[in-house]
Amino acid sequence: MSEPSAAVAAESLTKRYGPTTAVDELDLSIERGDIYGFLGPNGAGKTTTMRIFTGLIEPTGGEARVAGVPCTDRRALVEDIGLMPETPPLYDQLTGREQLQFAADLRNVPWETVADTALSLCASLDLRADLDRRIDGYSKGMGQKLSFVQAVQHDPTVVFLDEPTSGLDPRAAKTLRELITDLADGDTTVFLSTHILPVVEEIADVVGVLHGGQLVAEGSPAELTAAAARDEGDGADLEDAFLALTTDDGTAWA
Ligand SMILES: Nc1ncnc2c1ncn2[C@@H]1O[C@H](COP(=O)(O)OP(=O)(O)OP(=O)(O)O)[C@@H](O)[C@H]1O
Repeated sequence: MSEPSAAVAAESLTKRYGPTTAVDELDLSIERGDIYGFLGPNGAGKTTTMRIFTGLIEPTGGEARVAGVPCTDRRALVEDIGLMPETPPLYDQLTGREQLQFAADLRNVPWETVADTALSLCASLDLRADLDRRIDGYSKGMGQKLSFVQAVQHDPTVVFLDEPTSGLDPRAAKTLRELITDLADGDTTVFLSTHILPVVEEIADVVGVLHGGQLVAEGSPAELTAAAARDEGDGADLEDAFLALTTDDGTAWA
């Protein structure tokens, strides 16, 4: 791969489902400690890309690596990554605490080594008092919070977050944004896929816009906004940039 030091890297990454090309010769390189906002319209290929990076599916072509580890080697990858998918992967019959212990077990990490981090994150998210309740009694937002904690409690090199703030109340969403920023300050790379553009505008270091399985633009939120302002005039924001980049007339600023 061209940049071996990158935390997340893809080269000519391709995924086809029958006649549908979900990810199309994607090249990507994300530096360690960056928050990378991954944007794109419905069906652009974001989830497919994240599923390849986290070893859940194999690409049709090209290569993907996280922390230098080929993403097809899921066993080697598991300690380096955390994943918070859009639908929380939780077991209803467990308590919150048991779920977090189970997640640590899956990574062969002793619970004792992650418990302080996990409990402190739960306290920040106002979830600590609910940890001994069964998950089937949790609200949607409580499930989202627990899913976040289990994705990051083992201090992964890269964490993949799919719509992490959806379903959270404004206070919890603000706390989560702060926790994400703290993770990056601690040198964790954050791959953040969301349709909530103000979140990306606020916390992302770099934004990549995917359209039709291809990266059509990449830059800081300010750079993408400035590019939109050249077309739309002053007052343009990331939403204007997104709308201009994801029309089907082929506009691309990459
Ligand atoms: N298992 C699958 N089988 C067939 N086609 C699939 C499968 N998964 C995804 N696709 C197709 O691949 C393309 C990309 O889908 P993907 O879920 O990656 O998009 P997305 O950017 O995450 O969209 P959204 O914002 O709606 O979640 C779509 O055309 C979708 O229909």
